[in-house]
Amino acid sequence: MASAAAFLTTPLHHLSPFLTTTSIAAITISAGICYYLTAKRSNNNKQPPLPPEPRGAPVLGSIPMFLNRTPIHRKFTALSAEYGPIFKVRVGTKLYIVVSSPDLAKQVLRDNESVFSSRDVPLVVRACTYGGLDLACIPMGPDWASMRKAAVGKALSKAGLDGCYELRRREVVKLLSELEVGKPVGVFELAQEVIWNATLGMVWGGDVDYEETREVGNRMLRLLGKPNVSDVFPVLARFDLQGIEREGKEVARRFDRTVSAVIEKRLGGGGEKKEGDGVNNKTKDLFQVLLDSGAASSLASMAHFKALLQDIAVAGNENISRMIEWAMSELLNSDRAMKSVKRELDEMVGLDSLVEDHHLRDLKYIDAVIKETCRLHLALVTRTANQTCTVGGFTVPQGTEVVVNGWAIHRDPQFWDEASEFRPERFLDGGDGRSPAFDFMGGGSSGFRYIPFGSGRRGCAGVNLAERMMKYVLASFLHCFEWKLADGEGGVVDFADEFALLIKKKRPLIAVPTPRLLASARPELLA
Ligand code: HEM
Repeated sequence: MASAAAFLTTPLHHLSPFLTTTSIAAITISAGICYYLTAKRSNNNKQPPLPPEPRGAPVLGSIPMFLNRTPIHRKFTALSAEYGPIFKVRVGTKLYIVVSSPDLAKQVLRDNESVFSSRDVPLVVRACTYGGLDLACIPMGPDWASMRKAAVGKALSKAGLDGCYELRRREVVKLLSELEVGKPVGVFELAQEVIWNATLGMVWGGDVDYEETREVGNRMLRLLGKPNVSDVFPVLARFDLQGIEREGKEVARRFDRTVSAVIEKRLGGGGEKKEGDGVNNKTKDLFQVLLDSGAASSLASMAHFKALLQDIAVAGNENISRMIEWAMSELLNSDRAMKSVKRELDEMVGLDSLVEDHHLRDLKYIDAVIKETCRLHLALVTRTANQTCTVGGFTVPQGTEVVVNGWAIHRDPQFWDEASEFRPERFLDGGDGRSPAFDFMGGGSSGFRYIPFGSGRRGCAGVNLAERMMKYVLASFLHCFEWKLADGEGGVVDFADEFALLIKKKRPLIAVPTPRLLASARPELLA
């Protein structure tokens, strides 16, 4: 997911900007042929029927529904209210089946895990990830297994993440100390810079040019969120009409120069490790963990190693930063929840100290804030069927992209009390989230009504890191500073959202930080 994120969501959101009259005509023909062939095939084989389809123009089928700008997660949710928890939409030559209930999510992500074990890879993702070698693109098999083991079992294991705490702490404290108090700041931009530096610190110690890597990473993320007509009309792909693939290749080359330079330095320069490399007695960066544990040498090629490093460095950045912005928005909108957060920080950390890794396990309310934010603001998980199968009594033909609409499931009043309300308490003991058995991955007592990180063997490989980073950075923001909405925000948080790569706020949250810690705790921040 350099972008796992891009293909974990769906290229469907690419549609609306392209649907001109001419393209509608082209789609009409292919949709008509496609419909005829699929219907004929399913009749011949006496398979269960295909799922229902929203009524549209006679041959255009589902296409007109993409002509307005309603974000795709909301559109799908409205359609499931009308057509039921499983329905299909056709787009160009592609068939999408959308499921929106915990039971159907379980059928896709667990019961038929081997059928739904791959993903459709958009062209720009392929261009950015060594030809699609990263962990989220690569088909399940021995190469995927050794990458997954290196990531989850080594670099992102508890030991791996404990060992690089100092490296992320150093970056977070540095940026917070540089924050201009009393001035409005874009919370997403701030979070993104903090997450970039902390992640680059953890992965490569001090060995990369932060500015260059951040710029390349941000360009990559922007590209991944851009609609690409080539994905929707493969026949146009070789023209790369918008130049997205070309730009993807260019940023990929720049990223590769950075990774290659670190590899050359660590492996080519005699291999002597210095503190600047992110290695000392207590601290080891994740690059070095992968080398020293033998995980790097178990990978199929150097390109796989580079793609894995890219995964760890880039994959979670946008997701984590967006979640922090949403969490801050929810808290600025809820005095009650904000008071509970501050009370917990005062008791567990104290105003004379910075938040540290060892505090995190005691910050139960902030944990609940994060879980509740993920419930309300995460969206879609997509997988591709590698063979024809049955889900919910309907046929899912081979090659179909199945979209699990986590956004609808997370907000379904059948499964959640006051489903649209921000109520972190539901994730505390006794709440309807029934913590602590309730985990992030669909399991425990969740019964697939909570799947912000997907589920199963292809579930998020970075969940441990994501959880720690969201908690550490959010707690540090809230402990070090008091926050209020900037003037000009009208005194209320705007919760309008849109979908591009992820669910994002339509209007960025702009807030003003002022100091909160006692003077005795501030020297480190002020140093
Ligand atoms: C808030 C942060 C994050 C969210 C919400 C998130 C969400 C997801 C989701 C929904 C999936 C698809 C799961 C499925 O298909 O069942 C996924 C997969 C993945 N994520 Fe994350 N993720 C986050 C952070 C991260 C981080 C920090 C990393 C890397 C360190 C990461 C690496 C990956 C990878 C490599 C995959 C593909 C795994 C595979 O196919 O084997 N993610 N993530």
